[in-house]
Amino acid sequence: MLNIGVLISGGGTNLQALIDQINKGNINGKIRLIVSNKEDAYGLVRGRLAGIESIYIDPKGFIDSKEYDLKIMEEFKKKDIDLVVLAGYLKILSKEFIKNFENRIINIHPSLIPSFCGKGYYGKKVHQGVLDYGCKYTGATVHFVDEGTDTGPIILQEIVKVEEDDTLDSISDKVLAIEHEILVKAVKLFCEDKIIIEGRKTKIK
Ligand SMILES: Nc1nc2c(c(=O)[nH]1)N[C@@H](CN(C=O)c1ccc(C(=O)N[C@@H](CCC(=O)O)C(=O)O)cc1)CN2
Ligand SMILES: NCC(=O)N[C@@H]1O[C@H](COP(=O)([O-])[O-])[C@@H](O)[C@H]1O
Repeated sequence: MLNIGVLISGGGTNLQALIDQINKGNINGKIRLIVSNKEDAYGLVRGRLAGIESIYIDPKGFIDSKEYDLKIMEEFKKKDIDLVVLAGYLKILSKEFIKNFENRIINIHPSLIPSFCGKGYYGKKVHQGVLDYGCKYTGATVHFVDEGTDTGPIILQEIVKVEEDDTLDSISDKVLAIEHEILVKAVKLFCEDKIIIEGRKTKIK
C-alpha cells in the first residue's frame, strides 16, 4: 500500500473524491498527510473530517518557494510519502521538489493540455479561456509533474462538450465532475504500478 501526500489550495473536491474511493477500498493507497498553502482551504476541513492529518504551512514564513518546498519535503519524508497528488494546488513546485519526487507527482488540470494551461491558467481562468475562444469541447487532464508548468507526461484525459448555453459555472461543474473520475483512476493505476513512462509519453499496462 502506497503512502500518499496531497497538496491543496482550495475547496478540496478532488481530495474528497480520493478520500471516498480510498475509504471504499478501491485504491491501494493511504493518504498520510494533507498540506495546504492557504489557511482557509476547505480541503483541510475535509481531511480532518476524514481523520487525516491536515496542516497549513504559511508560505510567508519562508524566504522563497525553494525553502517552502523543502519544508513540505521534510514533512512528507516523516510520513514516508511514495506519491504526491496535487489536488487544486496553486503553487509552482521548485526543481528541488520535482527532483526529490521524480515521476511520483500527479496533477489534475481542468483543460485538455496543451490547451489553456501554463502560468496564469488555473481555476476558472481556464474555463474563461475556453469560453472566450469558442471551443466546442474542453475537458480535464491528469499528468505527471515536471519542472515546467503543466508540461509533464499526460496520464489520462477526458472530454466535455461545450454547449451553446454553457456558462463559466456550468462548464466548471461539468469539468470538475470528470476531474474527480480521472484523478481517482490515475491514482489507482499508479498505486497498482500500471503506468509506464516512455520519455514524455505514458502507457497503461
Ligand atoms: N513544477 C510544477 N508545479 C506545479 C505544476 C506543474 O505542472 N509543474 N502544476 C500546478 C497546478 N497548475 C495547473 O495544473 C497551476 C497552478 C498555478 C498556476 C499559476 O499560474 N499560479 C499563479 C499563482 C496563483 C495563486 O497563488 O493564486 C502563479 O504562479 O503566478 C498555474 C498552473 C501546481 N504546481
Ligand atoms: N492549474 C491547476 C488548477 O486549475 N486546478 C484546479 O483547481 C480546482 C480545485 O478544485 P478542488 O479544490 O475542489 O479540488 C480544480 O478544478 C483543479 O483542476
